[in-house]
Amino acid sequence: MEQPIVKVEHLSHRYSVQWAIQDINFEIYEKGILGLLGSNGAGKSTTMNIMCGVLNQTKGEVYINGINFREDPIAAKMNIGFLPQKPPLYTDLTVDEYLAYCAELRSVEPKKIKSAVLSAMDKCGISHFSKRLLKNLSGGYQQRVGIAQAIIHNPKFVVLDEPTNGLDPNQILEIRDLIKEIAYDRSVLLSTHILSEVQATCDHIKMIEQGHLVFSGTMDEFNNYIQPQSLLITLKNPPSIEELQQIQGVVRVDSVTAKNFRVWFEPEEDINNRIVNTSVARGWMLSEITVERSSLDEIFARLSGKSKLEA
Ligand SMILES: Nc1ncnc2c1ncn2[C@@H]1O[C@H](COP(=O)(O)OP(=O)(O)OP(=O)(O)O)[C@@H](O)[C@H]1O
Repeated sequence: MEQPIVKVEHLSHRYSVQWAIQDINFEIYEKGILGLLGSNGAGKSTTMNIMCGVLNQTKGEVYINGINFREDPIAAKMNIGFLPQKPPLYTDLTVDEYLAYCAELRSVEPKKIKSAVLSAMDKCGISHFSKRLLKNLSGGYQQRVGIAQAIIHNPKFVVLDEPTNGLDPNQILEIRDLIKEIAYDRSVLLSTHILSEVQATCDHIKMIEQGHLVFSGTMDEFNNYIQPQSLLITLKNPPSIEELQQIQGVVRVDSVTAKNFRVWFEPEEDINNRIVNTSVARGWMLSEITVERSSLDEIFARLSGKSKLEA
């Protein structure tokens, strides 16, 4: 079987007496963007810091591209790029000086540094600012430089900690596009509090709450975590509420306006077809039917609650 890019086994960490994360297990095989979600203090930064070799775990193992971090941290780090929440920028350097310095720190061969810098600047759309001092760049461009330093050594796995924090709406869109581009040929782990960001960028989601992994799956699986239980329907020629309530599987019907109704149904029922067929048979003239899905906030809250129940 194919080797995972990242493998985390029974990962636990304790700061003095308190466990920050406990028995976290997952593997990442896919290229693309994986969102790491969790409330404040859930354990995201602890997990990311351990995965990037910034923090030494109390228990468990992290393998990057098959390399055990404890056994060979230098080789493991060659496969990782990291953009911490606060980009580590030396603002008195120009863009190309800074990136050349980062390439050196990342053990890029001296003769390949120039081409690595040119390629990272090109990917991140900052070539035209190569001679500009970092302190004279806007927040969005500084963030691009932060991303450029994370990919300067062409790692297989890139970790970005809240990369759009503090940016204006246009800059946020630009950085999201850039993240999608760099995730085309590598795995990117993105930590964020912003649920709309996850929805706009991520293919997979992991959620940590109170130090435990409470969800791991695709964006679609996350969206469908709470089974829909209501529909909104519009009937041009509506019957009485009692008649609607008699449809098999319907639990309750609320009138929203004279022609709009919210229909609550038993989970697992094929209610859509039943409503459409009954409407046609009885001449109710159904003009709209929409399943009401839970918002990301509701799903997030449900998963946070789950961790509290399990704690
Ligand atoms: N250096 C530290 N010493 C003691 N406790 C810490 C330390 N760093 C984090 N913690 C605690 O560990 C737990 C997990 O913190 P962590 O920073 O990993 O969470 P997080 O999900 O990244 O939160 P945020 O989104 O607020 O950054 C929290 O209870 C936090 O208070």
